Amino acid sequence: MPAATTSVSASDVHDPASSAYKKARKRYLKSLRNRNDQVEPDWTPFRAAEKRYKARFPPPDLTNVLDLATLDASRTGEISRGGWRGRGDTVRYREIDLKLQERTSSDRKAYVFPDTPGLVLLPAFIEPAEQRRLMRWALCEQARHPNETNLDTHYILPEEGLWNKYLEVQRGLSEDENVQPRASTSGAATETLAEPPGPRKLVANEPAGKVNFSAISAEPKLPPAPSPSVHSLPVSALVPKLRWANIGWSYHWGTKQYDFSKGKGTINEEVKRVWKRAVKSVRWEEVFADGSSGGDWGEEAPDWDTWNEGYEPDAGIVNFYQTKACSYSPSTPTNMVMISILQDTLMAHVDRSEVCATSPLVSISLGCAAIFLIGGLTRDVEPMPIVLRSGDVVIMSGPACRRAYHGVPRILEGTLPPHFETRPDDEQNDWKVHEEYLRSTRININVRQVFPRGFDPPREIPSSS
Ligand SMILES: O=C(O)CCC(=O)C(=O)O
Ligand SMILES: [Fe+2]
Repeated sequence: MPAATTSVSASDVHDPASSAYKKARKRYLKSLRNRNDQVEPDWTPFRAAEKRYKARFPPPDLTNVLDLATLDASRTGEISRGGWRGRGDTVRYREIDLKLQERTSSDRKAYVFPDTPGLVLLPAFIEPAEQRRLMRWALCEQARHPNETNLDTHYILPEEGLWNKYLEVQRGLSEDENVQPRASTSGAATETLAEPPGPRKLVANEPAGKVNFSAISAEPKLPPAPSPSVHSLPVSALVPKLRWANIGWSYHWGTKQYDFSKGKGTINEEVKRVWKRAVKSVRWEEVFADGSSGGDWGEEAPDWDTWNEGYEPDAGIVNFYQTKACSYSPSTPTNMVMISILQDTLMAHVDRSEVCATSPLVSISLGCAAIFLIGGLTRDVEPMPIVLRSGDVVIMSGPACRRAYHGVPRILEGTLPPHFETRPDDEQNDWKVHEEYLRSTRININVRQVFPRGFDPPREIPSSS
């Protein structure tokens, strides 16, 4: 098994005698000079947890973080990467057997949490070969035209997709050409409705539902304006700026609602199969066994007994998180922002744009590990911190869990599992380029079902333009 090339320096940050530790300490002491301690008493428990796990120095202590991989001897190699290790016994949970017939390794389990009803964890549910396929699919097929990405608003991306173009550059088949901005840099500033490059920003939106569906659909959804301050950049410099790619129904970031007038993008069949397999493998009668789902299921009775057959994913997002700033050289103001020591995170939010507020949202982690926080209906509920590793599946279902605040405050550096490393049979297939990218990346594929079973959206969905 080849040795990891970056995990050494990442794990050094835990060793007080190492230069990585000393450097981080120096940076930390410098940052204290500008610290405003006054804000601390105002932090909600969710905010305080985000701050705790974001800290660069000292590196956050994971002894209170649930890490179910520590219970699985076959994942020892993965856990040793980067020196990040949580514990298997930090919270109350119940283990339930998977229903799936086709699984060969019968030791895989589902975990449910009495304090967060509807949350289901399926550690290592996705086999390594499938993780590799999904990772390729996310970059080569999903993050390209006609699917929208965060970069489309501001740049005229290569028709074949940014990642496919990058592979050509790496193979020496194409120049590392500049990608042109959409807006003219000399033009007058226009109002920017789109997210600027950088971490995703999430605003509170009105929860969607059957009652307000027509009103929300009719709300104007203006196309975002390209930023006039964006400059042309080579393909290789844009790749680390990729933050998300849309799946299925088109999500409108300005209103934080779906724009149904754009029609539904197709969802890859393999992705659908994997997501349905995850939902079908859960014994839902055991998840909601004691009748306490922690909330109101709305007009209908609880419908978890239909999920095994009726779950039909139709929308979602691929999130790309970078653990480190990119290192390209042009020093325009936009690039300066990117060269900060900050890494990508996802702040506390609730996904409430789906008309169906209870059906499973299935989320798969690939690449580097992360700390995932899940709390309750407000930020005042102390969140549960969980290490999510590559191949882990999180299902958020039922009224309490689907409306729970959650977020990703930290990607754990140096945690790329051994099965993503280039093997001799990968020589011909560009895997090395994928491996290099993944060393500092976490990919999350997050898929939902927008409409509840039996809900017939009007055939003519009002046009938003
Ligand atoms: O990256 C993750 O694990 C969570 C992503 C998420 O919550 C979202 O996309 O809404
Ligand atoms: Fe979310």
